[in-house]
Formats: sequence, structure tokens, C-alpha cells
Amino acid sequence: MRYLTAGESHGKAITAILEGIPANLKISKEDIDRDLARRQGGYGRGGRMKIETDQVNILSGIRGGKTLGSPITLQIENNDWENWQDVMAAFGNSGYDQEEITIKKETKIKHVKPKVTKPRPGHADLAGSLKYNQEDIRNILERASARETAMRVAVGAIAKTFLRNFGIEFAGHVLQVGRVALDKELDIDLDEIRERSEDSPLRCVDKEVTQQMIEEIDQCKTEGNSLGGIFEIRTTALPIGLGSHVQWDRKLDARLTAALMSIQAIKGVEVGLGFEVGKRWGSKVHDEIFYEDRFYRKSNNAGGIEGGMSNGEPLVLRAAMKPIPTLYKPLSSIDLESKEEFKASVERSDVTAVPAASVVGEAVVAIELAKVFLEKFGGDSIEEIRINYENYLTMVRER
Ligand SMILES: Cc1cc2nc3c(=O)[nH]c(=O)nc-3n(C[C@H](O)[C@H](O)[C@H](O)COP(=O)(O)O)c2cc1C
Ligand SMILES: C=C(O[C@@H]1CC(C(=O)O)=C[C@@H](OP(=O)(O)O)[C@H]1O)C(=O)O
Repeated sequence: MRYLTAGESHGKAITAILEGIPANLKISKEDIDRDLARRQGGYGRGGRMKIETDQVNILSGIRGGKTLGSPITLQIENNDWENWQDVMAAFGNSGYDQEEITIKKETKIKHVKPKVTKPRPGHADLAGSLKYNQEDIRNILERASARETAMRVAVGAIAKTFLRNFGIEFAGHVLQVGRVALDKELDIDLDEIRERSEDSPLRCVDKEVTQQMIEEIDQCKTEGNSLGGIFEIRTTALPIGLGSHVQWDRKLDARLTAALMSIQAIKGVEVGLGFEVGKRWGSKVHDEIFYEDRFYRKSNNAGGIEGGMSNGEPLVLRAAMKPIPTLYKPLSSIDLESKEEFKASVERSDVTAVPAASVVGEAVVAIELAKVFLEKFGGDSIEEIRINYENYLTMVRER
């Protein structure tokens, strides 16, 4: 299974081609749209989310509600493209002048100079414009933008649908926003994490902590600043043996953490206890092994992975997101043309997007897990994969 996304943040649409999903998988557009709406939510997001109502257009690979085994083409339109047509028309055209262009941001008419020359610290602006030899930073920021994650969520919704056929479910929820953290042990099951986080404007399972996070965001916004945080992805128990110890690039932990690191603004990823393992003695880290009809553990410090393979327990992964790079009180930067010191450009921006990132986290983990699952139980139809899967489970059970 493989996929690529394409599209600029203010271009007409974003697209993906997803190949390798087996035939006869029932796909519901409503399930994909539900995840797209979940990604758009979250307290602290900027004006763009009021303009977009992300909905997927399925252009190929699905007939009568079922996959055909052929490439699936997905598209999500950018409503904001209407407002940015003049700016985007000047895109990449080095001959345009520096006259102001009219845009209708959030229905308010605004005039902007089409060329962006003041790189924002923390964004792709400086490295991208030098590397791709671009005078206009917009030629970089349009693609670096996390708008692209909408498409990864759509692809992820298909991966989740596939894995749901084998009893694998996901929950992404927020553990920390800025200085406010949920520091209690979570002793609630996956369904309750899902239920409580869906009810929270910050995708946090605790109401009191959610309120404190809101206050943190409000204070930060008033000061023209931005915030990051931490989210966690959990799954139901995985079958033993996804991934492999035999080669570095087949290790499940390496693959899943790379997927999470590929999300814009993610700067750290933990598996199970994560960095805490460096402090504890071995007896307080390793999960002892028990047997009753099957092998099981009473703790899950390993986060469901040992030796690069799933060990039969639920996955537990966490990711740290840095604060959003665009600050309404901008940081110092150097103008690409004049080389003079200026305040960085201010693009319309989120104050924080940790809840959205947690939904993207679910998606990228689901995509990578679906890939690993298909590598192990691969087949061309869902029926064939089910036979392979059940044969393997029987083999493991009979050991
Ligand atoms: C869901 C989501 C929303 C984001 N929104 C913004 C935003 O509004 N403004 C901004 O400057 N960066 C935003 N970012 C972060 C940038 O996309 C990211 O920092 C940038 O692409 C540079 O990549 P890096 O942080 O991985 O180095 C967002 C990231 C995510 C995951
Ligand atoms: C568009 C999305 O997020 C965008 C991610 C983003 C960035 O720099 O990453 C910058 C902002 O773009 P804009 O200037 O258009 O408001 C966010 O709104 C989205 O999540 O769908």
C-alpha cells in the first residue's frame, strides 16, 4: 500500500492517490467526512477553519460503495481558493509587480502584497526559499502548510476502515497544551477515551484540565503568542507480530514514529513509557509475561511493541508539537531581498492546533499500521486477507 498527496494550501484542491487497498472493502464517504470534520475542530484554531468545510470527493477506485483494488483518487476542495485566486494567479510568476492585490479573507476585504519576503522563524520559509531558489516565500509555505494533513486524514480514514475489519480501533487525545498537562494515569478504556475526548473542545478527557487549557490559550492569544503541546494515540490490542526485528526499516516502532514525526510541527515521539525509561530501573520498566489461554501482560510500559514487533498489547504512542511558528507579535527575521532586519511576516494563523494534530496522528498511525498489516497478511481482496489473518491467529493460538 502506498500513497502520495499533492496540492497547495490556497490552490484549488488537495489530492491523493492511494494504491494497494484490497478489493471489496466497504467504504463510507460519511466516515471519511467525519474524520475531516474532527480535524477541523479544536479551540485555538484561526479563521481558515470557518471558511473550510472539508468533504472528500472520491474520484476513482470505489464502485457501489466498495473498493475495486485499483488506485483510489481522493480530492478535497479548498473553499478559500475563491478568495485567493488573484494571489495564486501571481504564484510563481517572477514578472508580477508589487501592486497590492485584493483578497476576501473571512469575508473582510483586505489588500496584500503578493510577494512574501520575510521568513518566519520555525516555518519552512527560509530553508525552502533558498533550497528551491524562490524569491517569493509563498511558493514554499503553500505546500509546507499543514493544510496537506486534511488529505492524510482522508487516507487515514480508509486505513482505519480496513483495520476495523480486524477489530483494530484508534483513539487520539490531547495530554498537554502549553503549561497545562493531564498528569493523571489514564485508567479508562479506549471507548471512554474516545467518548470523553470527542466531547471536549480540546480533545482532552478531563473537563477541568480542558478549562485550564482554554485559559492558557486565551492568555497566549492576547499576548500575540502561540502554543504547542502533547497528544497520545492509543489502539485496541494488536495481533502479535506486526513489524519485524530482522531489519532496521521493518521495525514497527521505527515506522510508526517516523509517520508521527512527518506531521508538521511534531518534534518528539515516545513509545509507551518513552523518555521515562531512562530514569527507571529495569524491574519498573519491563512488562512481565503471563499466560491464561494466551500470553498477556499486566502492564504496558512497552506501549505494545517489543523488538520492533507488536506484542499483542494495545499501542501507546505520544507526540510533542512545537508552538505554531506564525506569531501575531512576530519574531525578528531578515528580509530575503534587502537583508535588513524586520519582523517576520504575519500570515493568518492558529494559536494552537494540538487537537487537530491528534486527529492527524490517528490517521498516520492507521496508514502505517495498515501497510504493515498488508505486508504480513497481504492479498488482493478483503476475503483473501481474512483467510490469511485467521490462519495465522490459529497458528499462534496452537503454540
Ligand atoms: C494541524 C496543524 C495546523 C497548523 N497550523 C499552523 C498555522 O496556522 N500557522 C503556522 O505558522 N503553522 C501551523 N502549523 C505548523 C506548520 O505547518 C509547521 O510548523 C511548518 O510546516 C514547519 O514544519 P516543522 O514545524 O515540522 O519544522 C500547523 C501544524 C499542524 C499539524
Ligand atoms: C489550512 C489549514 O491549516 C493551515 C496550516 C497553516 C500552516 O502554516 O501549517 C497555516 C494556516 O493557513 P491559512 O493562512 O490559510 O489560515 C492554517 O489555517 C488546515 O489545517 O486545513
